Amino acid sequence: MKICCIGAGYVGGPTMAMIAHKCADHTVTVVDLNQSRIDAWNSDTLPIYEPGLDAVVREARGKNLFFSTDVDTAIHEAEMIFISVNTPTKTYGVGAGRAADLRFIEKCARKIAEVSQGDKIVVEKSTLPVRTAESVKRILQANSKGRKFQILSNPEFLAEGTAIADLQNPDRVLIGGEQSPDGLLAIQKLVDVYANWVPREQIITTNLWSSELSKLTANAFLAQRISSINAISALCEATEANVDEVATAIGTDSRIGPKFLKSSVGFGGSCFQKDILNLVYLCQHFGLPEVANYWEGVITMNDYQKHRFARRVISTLFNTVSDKRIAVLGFAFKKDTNDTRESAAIYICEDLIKEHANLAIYDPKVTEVQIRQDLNVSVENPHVSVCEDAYTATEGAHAVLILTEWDEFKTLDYQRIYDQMQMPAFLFDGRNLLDLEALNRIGFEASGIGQG
Ligand SMILES: NC(=O)C1=CN([C@@H]2O[C@H](COP(=O)(O)OP(=O)(O)OC[C@H]3O[C@@H](n4cnc5c(N)ncnc54)[C@H](O)[C@@H]3O)[C@@H](O)[C@H]2O)C=CC1
Ligand SMILES: O=C(O)[C@H]1O[C@H](OP(=O)(O)OP(=O)(O)OC[C@H]2O[C@@H](n3ccc(=O)[nH]c3=O)[C@H](O)[C@@H]2O)[C@H](O)[C@@H](O)[C@@H]1O
Repeated sequence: MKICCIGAGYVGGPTMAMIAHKCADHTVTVVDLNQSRIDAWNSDTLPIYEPGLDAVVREARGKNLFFSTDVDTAIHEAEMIFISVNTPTKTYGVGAGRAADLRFIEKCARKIAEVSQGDKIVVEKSTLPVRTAESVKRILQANSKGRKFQILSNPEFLAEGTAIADLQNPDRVLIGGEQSPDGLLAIQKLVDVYANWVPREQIITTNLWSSELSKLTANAFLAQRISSINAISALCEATEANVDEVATAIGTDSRIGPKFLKSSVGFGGSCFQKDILNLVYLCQHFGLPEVANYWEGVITMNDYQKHRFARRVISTLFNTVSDKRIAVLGFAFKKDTNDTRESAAIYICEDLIKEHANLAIYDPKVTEVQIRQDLNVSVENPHVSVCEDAYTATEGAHAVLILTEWDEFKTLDYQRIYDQMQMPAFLFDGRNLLDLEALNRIGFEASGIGQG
């Protein structure tokens, strides 16, 4: 079968690479309007950093995996078309700041309707508001000219930094479709693709709306756990309880489980916030204000956690960070990715820049261009420098902030760092990554999240 995927981003690229890698019989073409992104997918320097991705792409590219900007040809030739374009939060008009902006999805639907000559199975891979498939279907049917279109929902559950492992061995694959004979046939075709490597019992099939809503719900539940433990971290700081100990204690209850209980500077990433805002908007739209308010609390708590961290840095540094050098270690929203979308580091840096701090930022994978773009500062801005390594960033610093849990930060020579800092040397571990007692023995005034 010929498969096309529209959107060569963090989801489209790795997901299609895995399908090509696992299904030698299928030819997969990933298309995007962004020429430089496609060029990067065709080069030795892929546009995204993801452990294990290079090998999977290298193995399949040129054989049954292709990256192209020729959207029309790929759609025309494919029997199955995945839509994996971005669905950001709307920034204008009705629903601004909450609703999902579906203009890219609609453009894809119209393009498919325009270019297709035969029947197609259209698969929603992007995360979408529940009942979006209805709109996609109406656009396609209104322009069908006798062709038949089946719409499936196949949300993606991979997490960045572990995308290849998640794709290789997913907890489940979810496929929603119309419960008609044609719909069930289309579902079966997609089941057959995944069944090349995913055990059949882990491929869940549902109706379209359950599938669309399950994706928003999964992200809301995951984010809710982080906000819940972050809420408790504030109480721990007030009471000398230790949030990591509390997390371990509650996580051993098999009904709660240990995952996603790591207190932090707040969750980031391109999806949690946008998907919960979307859920909130949907609840308001359907006249469910109590449900909307309930989920909005997850975002409110996350905002509180990010700003609370910055406020604590400022108050600890004698209520002023003006003209003080602050080393920021980590800028990505989590380790093992170069993605900075909605990273807590952006908000914390912005809060400190407003207080006229001089930030020296280092991240192992995020480029200087990206950091400057996120903070909206040019190379001339005296308040932001981007450093080559952690030792340069911490030279002469009044404080060190750990904002991403990169493994390399665990093994830095903290004695060396301490020796080159201003005294008192403060360290704020926003990821509870380091051994605070060992740091305090060196002489640091070190503190973590939710630790008395
Ligand atoms: N990033 C993640 O870890 C996950 C994201 N998702 C969802 O997957 C979807 C895609 O997310 P990402 O891959 O992160 O986005 P992305 O922004 O990295 O990639 C989207 C790509 O689509 C392209 N595009 C937009 N409109 C197009 C059009 N009309 N024709 C051709 N190309 C077009 C853009 O140029 C861009 O390269 C979103 O709905 C997101 O919520 C779901 C699970 C995980
Ligand atoms: O829809 C999506 O985009 C994806 O969103 C998340 O994946 P991702 O955002 O890539 O990464 P996560 O591992 O979920 O981390 C999100 C944020 O939460 C933070 N986090 C995570 C776990 C935790 O215990 N504590 C915590 O603060 C991370 O540092 C990061 O900032 C989900 O985990 C994926 O299942 C989903 O497919």
